[in-house]
Amino acid sequence: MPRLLIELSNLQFSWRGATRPTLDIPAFSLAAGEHLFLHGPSGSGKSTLLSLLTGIHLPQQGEIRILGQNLATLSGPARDHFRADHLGYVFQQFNLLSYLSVLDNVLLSCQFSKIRHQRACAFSGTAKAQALHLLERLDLTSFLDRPVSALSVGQQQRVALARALIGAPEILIADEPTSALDAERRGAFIDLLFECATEHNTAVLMVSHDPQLAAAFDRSVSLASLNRNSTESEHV
Ligand SMILES: Nc1ncnc2c1ncn2[C@@H]1O[C@H](COP(=O)(O)OP(=O)(O)OP(=O)(O)O)[C@@H](O)[C@H]1O
Repeated sequence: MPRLLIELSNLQFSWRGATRPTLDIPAFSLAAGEHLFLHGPSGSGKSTLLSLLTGIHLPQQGEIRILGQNLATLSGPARDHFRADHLGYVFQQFNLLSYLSVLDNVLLSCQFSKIRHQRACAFSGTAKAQALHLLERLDLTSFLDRPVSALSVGQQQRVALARALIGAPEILIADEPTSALDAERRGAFIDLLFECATEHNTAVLMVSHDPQLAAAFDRSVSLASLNRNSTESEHV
């Protein structure tokens, strides 16, 4: 049995003021090294689920264990540290610091986490060497010193991926990372994401409303099949 990196049981989460829980999920898991695609229509709760898995919000009921750690038993700052140490994430808006260079954006992950810094050094000698290695793999070598604000959307997406993977976090979480790309570039980005994640032994959980992306993944799950509270009212 492969090790489970994410274990979720009997989870219920409601946004304040909501008349019913957004999420009511009896069970969900992600295994080490797995590439899992989670899809569902707009408004079905994909980003909400990611905010729970990353410890940004806590569920009102149920348990989330990441690498065996029950997130609810950690303080807010401890959850922030845990996230920085073990999770790489690429969001729709990339969350890059526009005034920093490409290289400095990638190195930020190692500044926030001693563990990620140590792993990058073990892998490549220095954190900078691993950043350069990833940026080369992602074809960004000629942009190292540019502010990210001067890059195209596709280039910024690749910077966000390098930042998420440096220091080999156990889990990469990606929320619609290809939403701004056309179909051809989308496929190339996913291929690159898998190559780099496999090289760093990082499991991938990607959410999207685009089920066409599912074919490239080991497993594809619809949020509606997990969530007892799914309705027909959401829109694709
Ligand atoms: N901060 C918030 N406060 C209150 N309600 C929220 C908040 N964020 C999301 N919701 C509600 O929770 C539900 C699920 O939203 P969520 O963003 O998780 O869906 P999604 O599947 O990620 O959608 P999309 O594909 O459009 O990003 C929606 O009804 C939304 O209005």
